[in-house]
Amino acid sequence: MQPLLGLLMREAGKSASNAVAEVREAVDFLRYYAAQVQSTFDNPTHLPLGPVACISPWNFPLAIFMGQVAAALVAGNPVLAKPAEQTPLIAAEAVRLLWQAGVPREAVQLLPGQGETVGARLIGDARVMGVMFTGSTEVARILQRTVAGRLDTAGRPIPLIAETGGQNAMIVDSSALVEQVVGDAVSSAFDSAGQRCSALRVLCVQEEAADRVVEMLQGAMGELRMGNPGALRVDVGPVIDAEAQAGIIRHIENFKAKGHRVFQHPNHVSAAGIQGTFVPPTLIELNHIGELEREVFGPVLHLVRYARDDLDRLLDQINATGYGLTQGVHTRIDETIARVVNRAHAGNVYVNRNMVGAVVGVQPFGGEGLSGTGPKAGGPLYLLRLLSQRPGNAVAQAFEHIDNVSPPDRTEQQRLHTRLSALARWAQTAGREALAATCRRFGDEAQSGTARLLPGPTGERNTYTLLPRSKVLCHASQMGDALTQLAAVLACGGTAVWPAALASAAATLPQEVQASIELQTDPLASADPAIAACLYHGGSDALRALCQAIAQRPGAIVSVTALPEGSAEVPLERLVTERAVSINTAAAGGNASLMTIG
Ligand SMILES: NC(=O)c1ccc[n+]([C@@H]2O[C@H](COP(=O)([O-])OP(=O)(O)OC[C@H]3O[C@@H](n4cnc5c(N)ncnc54)[C@H](O)[C@@H]3O)[C@@H](O)[C@H]2O)c1
Ligand SMILES: N[C@@H](CCC=O)C(=O)O
Repeated sequence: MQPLLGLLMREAGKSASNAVAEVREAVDFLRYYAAQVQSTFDNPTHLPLGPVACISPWNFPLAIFMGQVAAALVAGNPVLAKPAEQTPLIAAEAVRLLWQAGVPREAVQLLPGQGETVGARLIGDARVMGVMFTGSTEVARILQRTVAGRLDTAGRPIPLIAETGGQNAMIVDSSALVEQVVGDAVSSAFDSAGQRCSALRVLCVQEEAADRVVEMLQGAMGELRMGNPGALRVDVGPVIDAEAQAGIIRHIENFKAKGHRVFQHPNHVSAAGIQGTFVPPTLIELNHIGELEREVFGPVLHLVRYARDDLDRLLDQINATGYGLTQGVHTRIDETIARVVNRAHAGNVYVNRNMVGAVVGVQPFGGEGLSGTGPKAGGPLYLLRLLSQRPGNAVAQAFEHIDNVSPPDRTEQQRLHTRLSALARWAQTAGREALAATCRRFGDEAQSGTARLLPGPTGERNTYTLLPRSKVLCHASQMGDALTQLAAVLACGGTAVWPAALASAAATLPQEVQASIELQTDPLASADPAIAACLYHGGSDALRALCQAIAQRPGAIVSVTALPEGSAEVPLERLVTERAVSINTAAAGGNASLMTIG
């Protein structure tokens, strides 16, 4: 333990408590993935992808590095691991520990070096059959373009799991307890010197409460101790390097120059001259969230005031950033919690608590839109993406241990399935027996619309919900395949985007099914941000061209799921998005649910 802590603190600038938490998270990943494989995988039915490249960032140089490598390995893949150039030593120690534990040297190899050279060469190698990436949204796009069109031996696109940045907001209404808001905002924004993808970037406070929140926040910021993280008393260490420091300071100076109110506590301003790449914790007031053009990866919190009647508009503005990683809400009004949670386009939502420190298996972690492709790290679906073949019941198996403890809530799923039932009835009447059977099977297999309680500590309620990816681009040259794709989309509750050439075929379907089809003249040219998945039936040449065209679209990374003509083996989990909601049930002065015990 001590050598790992020492490396994390010396190489990555982690505080002692962050270093301990990081070792714990790495161990959690190892145990979680190993347990899943031991209980649900079988060598003859669960086949690996082949060589997998794991590219990780410096900000969780042990936990994320180990999480990626462990997942790829337990799924049976040899791993080529490229750590961030800033943190090769801790990665080397992690690999040494894996070898020491008996992992064959050939199965996990370390390739330290620069992203633009070693990383790019690795991703460009045609032998790599899967890519796991955690890092910036910009680099993820480069990787997507590099691998677009590379197919595995079965002619399917190789998987790219990309977990990227965020523009994370916390909404605070006037009913929230200010003391609690401030504690949670400070830890969310400034822990790890703000160098977490999950970190709070924009605190949105109802105007009636804003002055009081700002006053208390400024006081709390002054209590943070900035300095060498080798000292146990230190809360905020340096940022990773001089380049990062210069970029963050430039951002702060730009906003100062534009006349925005910028606060840094005098204690920190005087300490900023100490040797090292420090940036004082900073609060910048904005007029509007749209003033932020990109993620600022450091200890900078932005604050927006909003009018009570403008909450919906604010939620739209947050969603319009295109990112969807974490979102927080502080309120004592249940209707507001429901309104914010239901409209959030974020992978991890936190209620009346801080919004960092997701725990493996409790708050499976990962975003949507510009924040990542999924599946969530430390969640039940992650390992399945690292297989080239798995049995039809693999998704159900992945949920078995959770469902054995408490069955899922399927209320929303029943509502989602009404259109699938309409298609099944139409297929039966039209004599399309195979399609009707496929609809029934998809209806049984689909998990979209289910909600599950995950284990967690008393005082916290953690739910994991599967929701439809809203629009699915559908490509098929045969009508039978187009209808199979439609059944898959309806089973998950989404909308199928069909080329306008299929307008007359769509018109023969029942009205309620037609309501889930959107006809577009040139869907590939569309920049529609709601397009979040793609289904393809057909041969390799057209598939390569499709993947390359999709990789040129602006916005989020869209994965293509390809099947041979006539196949109805659609992996339905690719058409859903995962949402983890963590609620501090003790926030309003106690855990009321405990009163129901006994
Ligand atoms: N969503 C998540 O789970 C998550 C977790 C941690 C960090 N992040 C994000 O990571 C970013 C910070 O990390 P970073 O600065 O290390 O990110 P980065 O994108 O600069 O680098 C990440 C990795 O990619 C490599 N790389 C860079 N260019 C490459 C190229 N052309 N080809 C192949 N590899 C290349 C780097 O060497 C590094 O190993 C932030 O945006 C943060 O939000 C996301
Ligand atoms: N999983 C971490 C963030 C990882 C990205 O930096 C958290 O939840 O705080």
